[in-house]
Amino acid sequence: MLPYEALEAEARARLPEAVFDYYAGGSGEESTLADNTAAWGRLRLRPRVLRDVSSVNTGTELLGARLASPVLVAPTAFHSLAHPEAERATARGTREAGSLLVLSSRASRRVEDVAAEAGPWWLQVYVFKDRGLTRALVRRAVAAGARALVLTGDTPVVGRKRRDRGDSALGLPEEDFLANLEGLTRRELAEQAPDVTFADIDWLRELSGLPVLVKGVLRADDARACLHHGAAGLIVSNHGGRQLDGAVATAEALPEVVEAVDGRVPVLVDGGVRTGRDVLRALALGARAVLLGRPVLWGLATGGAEGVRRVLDGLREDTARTLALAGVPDVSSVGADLVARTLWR
Ligand SMILES: Cc1cc2nc3c(=O)[nH]c(=O)nc-3n(C[C@H](O)[C@H](O)[C@H](O)COP(=O)(O)O)c2cc1C
Ligand SMILES: CCCCCCC(=O)C(=O)O
Repeated sequence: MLPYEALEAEARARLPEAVFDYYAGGSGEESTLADNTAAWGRLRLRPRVLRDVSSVNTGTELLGARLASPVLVAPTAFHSLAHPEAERATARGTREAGSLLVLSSRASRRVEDVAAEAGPWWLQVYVFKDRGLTRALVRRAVAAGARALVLTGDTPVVGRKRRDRGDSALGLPEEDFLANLEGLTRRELAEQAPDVTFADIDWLRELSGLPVLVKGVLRADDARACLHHGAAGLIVSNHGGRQLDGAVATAEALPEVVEAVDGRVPVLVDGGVRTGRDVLRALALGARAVLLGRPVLWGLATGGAEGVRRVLDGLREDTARTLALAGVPDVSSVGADLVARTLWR
């Protein structure tokens, strides 16, 4: 993978300005967006020495899926803005890299068409004001082979982005906006439900028969409530700094959630993860895996499926080298000793 900054610069040169800003931007003053990356960088590492790392294994298992590395693709909306093959290309590149795709409810291609290109994939669920839209989408995803649902809990309303130029500047065709919202003809009817609650975890479990993870958890009390409602996993996330600006960086929220969960379900994290060092830091703080948002969009914009594969392969290789440098032969041997707690807590 190109260094992240170079990849982002290449994507910026290729994309219309309004699209780049939609993807890259955050809400409010973009303080959480900036802090997500900075917070990983503040964590100092404590490498082990004189360990045999002649063979380093980044492979892992997550809710029954075998993965080439603990790096997944985060759900992001509207991939047709980045590439004409849209989520189909993302799915193919992700499969070729041995990773797992979390497909957005706001995808710009139909779930059935994306599933045809995908390896293991989960559906990210937005609960819409019209719950019938969500119900229909979940049923189609189950039929198309989704292995889990990811309920996003941080978007009862959509955060205001300072770089937003309005819908029309993006040039997103109506059929791409509504690709998975059966029967809808107008985008205004596809509003987020502001009354989404923990009870929706139960609803989605019963509706789908699938494991339901919750994305957007930043606090111990919320983590415990999700588990009480049968969540099969949690994703520590602040939506890449796009929802409540000023929200805590995910690297800072992760230890609190990991402690509350106490090993009962896997805890994942996203937001500002850009390097193998960040992956190691996340695992050392107790995450089972990380998710990548914007880097995958830049890969898609610069090289379609191949670009997505390059980003994921590049991060896997960087993770392998980082593990070797830290004296760790495989992902399951990562422990809390690898980060300097004195600087952290
Ligand atoms: C352009 C864009 C669109 C997104 N769309 C969704 C979405 O549809 N559903 C969702 O749960 N999260 C969405 N997210 C948040 C990502 O899933 C993820 O939490 C975030 O991008 C991770 O941070 P990173 O981009 O710094 O890696 C979106 C993020 C971006 C940048
Ligand atoms: C009607 C706008 C939907 C925004 C949802 C996509 C998203 O989560 C994000 O852009 O962030």
